[in-house]
Amino acid sequence: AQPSAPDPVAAPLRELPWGQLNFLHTTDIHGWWGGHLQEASYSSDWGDYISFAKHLRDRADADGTDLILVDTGDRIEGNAIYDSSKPRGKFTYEIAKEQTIDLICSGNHELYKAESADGEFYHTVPDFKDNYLASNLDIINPETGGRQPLAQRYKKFTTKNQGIRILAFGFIFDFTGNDKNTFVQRVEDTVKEEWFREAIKDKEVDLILVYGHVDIRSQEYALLYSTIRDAHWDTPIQFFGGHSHIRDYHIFDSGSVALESGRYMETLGFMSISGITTSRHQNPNTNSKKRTLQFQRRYIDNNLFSMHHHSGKNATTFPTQHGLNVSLAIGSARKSLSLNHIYGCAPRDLFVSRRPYPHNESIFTWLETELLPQSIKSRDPSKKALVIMNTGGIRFDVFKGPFTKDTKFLVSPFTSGIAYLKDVPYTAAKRVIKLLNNAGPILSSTNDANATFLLPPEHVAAARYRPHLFDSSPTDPSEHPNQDGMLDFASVDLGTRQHQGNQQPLRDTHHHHASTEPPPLIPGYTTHDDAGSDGDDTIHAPIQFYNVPNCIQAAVGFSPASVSGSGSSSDSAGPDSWVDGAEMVDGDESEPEVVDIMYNEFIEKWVLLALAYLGESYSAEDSHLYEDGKSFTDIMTDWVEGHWGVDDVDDDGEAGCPS
Ligand SMILES: Nc1ccn([C@@H]2O[C@H](COP(=O)(O)O)[C@@H](O)[C@H]2O)c(=O)n1
Repeated sequence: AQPSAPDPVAAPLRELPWGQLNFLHTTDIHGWWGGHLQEASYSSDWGDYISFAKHLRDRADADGTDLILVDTGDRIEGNAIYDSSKPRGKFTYEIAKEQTIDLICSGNHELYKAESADGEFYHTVPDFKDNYLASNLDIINPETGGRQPLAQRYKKFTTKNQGIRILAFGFIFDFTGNDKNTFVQRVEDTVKEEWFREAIKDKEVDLILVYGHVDIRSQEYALLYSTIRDAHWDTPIQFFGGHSHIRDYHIFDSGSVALESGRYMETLGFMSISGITTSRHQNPNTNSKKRTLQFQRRYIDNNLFSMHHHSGKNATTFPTQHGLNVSLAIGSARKSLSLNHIYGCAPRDLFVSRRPYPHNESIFTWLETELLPQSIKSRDPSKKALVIMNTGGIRFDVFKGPFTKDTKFLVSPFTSGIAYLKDVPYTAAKRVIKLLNNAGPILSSTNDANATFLLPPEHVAAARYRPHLFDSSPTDPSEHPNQDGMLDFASVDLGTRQHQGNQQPLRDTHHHHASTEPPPLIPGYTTHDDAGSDGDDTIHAPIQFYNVPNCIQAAVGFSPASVSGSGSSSDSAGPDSWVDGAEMVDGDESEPEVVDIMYNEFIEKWVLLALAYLGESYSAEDSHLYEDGKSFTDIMTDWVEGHWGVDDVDDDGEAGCPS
């Protein structure tokens, strides 16, 4: 772990259900190679993962089973170690390649920009050679200018100890936001291709493995499942997915399941399959390949307490020299990028989903009521503006205390600036936010335009496939009353962070085993999936997560009381109420005739669609860039320096902020 990472906390654990064939799965790492430095539950780094995998591989070799490591993409964007280096990714590829990943693919973040797709071409693909699969992804070769598969389409291999013959494919979902140098072929077209049809005709396989940067409940995986199952009625099919940033497990049938392993190095997914018939291990009782199969999953919290326990090691025996070297390399990259540099001290926690919106501790309320109106200036003092941001542009929480260079990129890694359209009739402009939030016929008519893409990934997943994942009910103050009759969030607080009340940091696993007192449950993930509620390795007290709107809006140049909010009601409003929008409040200043509409560049397509629906025709050519394209990330950091900045901070991340 990194030197400043909090010590892990003892907690009751479920064992790893080790089997004949075992997997470790990472996804959506988004550059969190250093682990979480403010959350004890996820405080292990990539070096620790290297040591952990080594111990599990040794175990497999010792008992004649197999272990396969899978990563399903989005390794980049979302952490200062990637986003603040010049060139971006300077350290990422070197760190990633230290782990022996047996099956790896691209996510959509690798493809948003031509440079990062080229980064895959020049670094990740050669680093992982035959282990990188690109079943539906092509790239323009930067050397020749010709189009070619980014990597091989599929592969067949035999596991080392069990001799299991595996046919593997590596997909990405039907992503359309990629730069011009890559081509994502829709899955429905890929399954019709000759090479795919030929590949799945192969009967000399014991297991088919489909991994990809694809939501496991998506149409893409449903189609791959049915197509493969049609060709293989009894071959086990294992899926690994990603993209939606959640822990999830889906059962297709008794011989086919899918695992998704969260985000940001919070989770190491573990999967095992037993009962696979191989040429070496014939099942004597049946001629079917799948009847005695047993699939089991576990979501491991990425911390040393879990890793020591599951590998049967302790603080002394766990770290390998290789793992320690990688941890050191991450530390020196962080130092060279000055990631502990403090811009200011956050006076309170600000959450993406762990508080309702609006709320004093909602990061979106902070943006809407403080940061945006106090940062964004209208073109001239007589002009008013409405500033719209998509909630998906904000990637992580702010914790009370030092707001560092690390925090800056964890919260807002993207380079997007603020675009604006001048002098839009106010009657239409004020309705855009409500249209974006409650969608409507245009915004949900195609996948491409679907406004749920404005949300953070976990919420996109909930909106599209898992309606019950987040709480949309109004908060009931009587549930956890404090003295003011307000919700007492201390009682549902994270607990996974460094400051964890009376939790005892754990330095030695044996210390915990000797104790007779069961430790109090730490709040954390309590996953409910198709196999039940026993998937998490760590038994946690639940945390409440709340719905957020697609977009929030701040009013610039209006008197504070004159605009009535973001139009973010979560009810399914009918056509008449889609267009209510942010209304002037009676008795305040008169409505302007025109305003500028300002928005995060990323959402331009949706803003233009909404305006068109409201009868105002604008195109991308009509938009201008605020302050020469200054990124929202920099706008936010300037605000933090101006409002939360303190004089006497040092750069080690400790001193300077009141506790
Ligand atoms: N420049 C960008 C890029 C992405 N977003 C938001 O992120 C979501 C996708 O995230 P994944 O990690 O799941 O790929 C996307 O839906 C947007 O909400 C953004 O705001 N700006």
